[in-house]
Amino acid sequence: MPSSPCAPEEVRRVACVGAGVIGGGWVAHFLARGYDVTAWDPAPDAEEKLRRLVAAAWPALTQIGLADGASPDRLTVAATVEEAVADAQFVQESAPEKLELKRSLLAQLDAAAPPGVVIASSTSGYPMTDMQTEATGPGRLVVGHPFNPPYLIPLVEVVGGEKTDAAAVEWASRFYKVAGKSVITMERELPGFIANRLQEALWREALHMVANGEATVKEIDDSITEGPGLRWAFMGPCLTFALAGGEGGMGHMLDHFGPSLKSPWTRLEAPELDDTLRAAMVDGCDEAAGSRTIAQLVAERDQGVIDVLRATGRLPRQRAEGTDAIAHTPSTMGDEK
Ligand SMILES: NC(=O)C1=CN([C@@H]2O[C@H](COP(=O)(O)OP(=O)(O)OC[C@H]3O[C@@H](n4cnc5c(N)ncnc54)[C@H](O)[C@@H]3O)[C@@H](O)[C@H]2O)C=CC1
Ligand SMILES: C[N+](C)(C)CC(=O)CC(=O)[O-]
Repeated sequence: MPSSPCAPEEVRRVACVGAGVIGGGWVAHFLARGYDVTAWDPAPDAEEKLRRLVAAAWPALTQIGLADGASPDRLTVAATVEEAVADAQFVQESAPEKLELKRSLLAQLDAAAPPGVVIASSTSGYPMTDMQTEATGPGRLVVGHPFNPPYLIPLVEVVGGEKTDAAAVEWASRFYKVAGKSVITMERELPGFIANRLQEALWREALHMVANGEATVKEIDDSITEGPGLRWAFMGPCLTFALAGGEGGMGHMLDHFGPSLKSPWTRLEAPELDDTLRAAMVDGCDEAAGSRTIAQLVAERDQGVIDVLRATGRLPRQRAEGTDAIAHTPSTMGDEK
């Protein structure tokens, strides 16, 4: 791959190819961040739908803060894919999730985009190795997997394929950060990346339960929005479960509940909980906790749940700040277990 024509901080013009739910969301995000955006989508009504999506997103984007000069007027809709990427400094592809389509479109984008410009695919799960097979310049092709809607959900998972240059992965990761995203740069390819692999496990179980009449759609949704989902908005599943071990943290949690992994709770195969996996989980949680004690993490989690309940209208908002803040002390923490 020729070196990138500009640094991530210098990018002013972005091309979005495919302008449906995700491509349109990306357009709104980049516009709100003050970029000039050129979009292309083959659907006859694509421009009208795209402008509607951007207009609908704009109040939320205004509320969270626009970059200087940001405007929906800085969107241009191109007549051809070649025109869309002709002077782009970054390209985001968001075409339908069909492998053959991705392969030929990425090859087309590689042929048309200026040399060295990084091209990212929004794919939900295809490894780039499988998508870059037809491109003559596969070194600049990366995955940049967003979450819906990309203009509000911060995460982008970035990963290259076997033929992707490490420099392209690094450039894309830096660019997304400059563009206001929260980035996980993956060192190796994994179908579904990290978040969708987790989401799919949950999803597969949900579908098993519905298919077998074991739970309704509402029960499944309520089980998350009234339960673990409240915690996941601010604390991931590993650290959350470390707190299930009380003062013993993840170590005690694994010793106590490890055998449940072998219970027939899921229809997925459980991993072997050997010493290596146990150590990796304990160490990972210790690292994530940093200098925070279990008691401090409990207080943080509890306050976070209150904030989410308030933000989602399930707690009154009128109380003065601080009147119901929960301040766990090490002694109250000790009483819990
Ligand atoms: N919908 C979601 O929640 C998420 C989707 N993604 C990924 O984003 C990509 C797009 O998905 P959606 O926006 O949901 O699909 P969508 O169906 O809403 O939009 C796809 C768009 O691509 C256009 N299109 C069709 N053929 C094309 C071509 N040859 N070149 C360019 N555009 C073409 C369609 O006209 C349509 O507007 C997929 O790779 C998907 O896996 C990623 C994260 C979340
Ligand atoms: C449903 N989906 C697999 C396309 C979802 C994603 O890829 C990410 C998201 O927005 O949850």
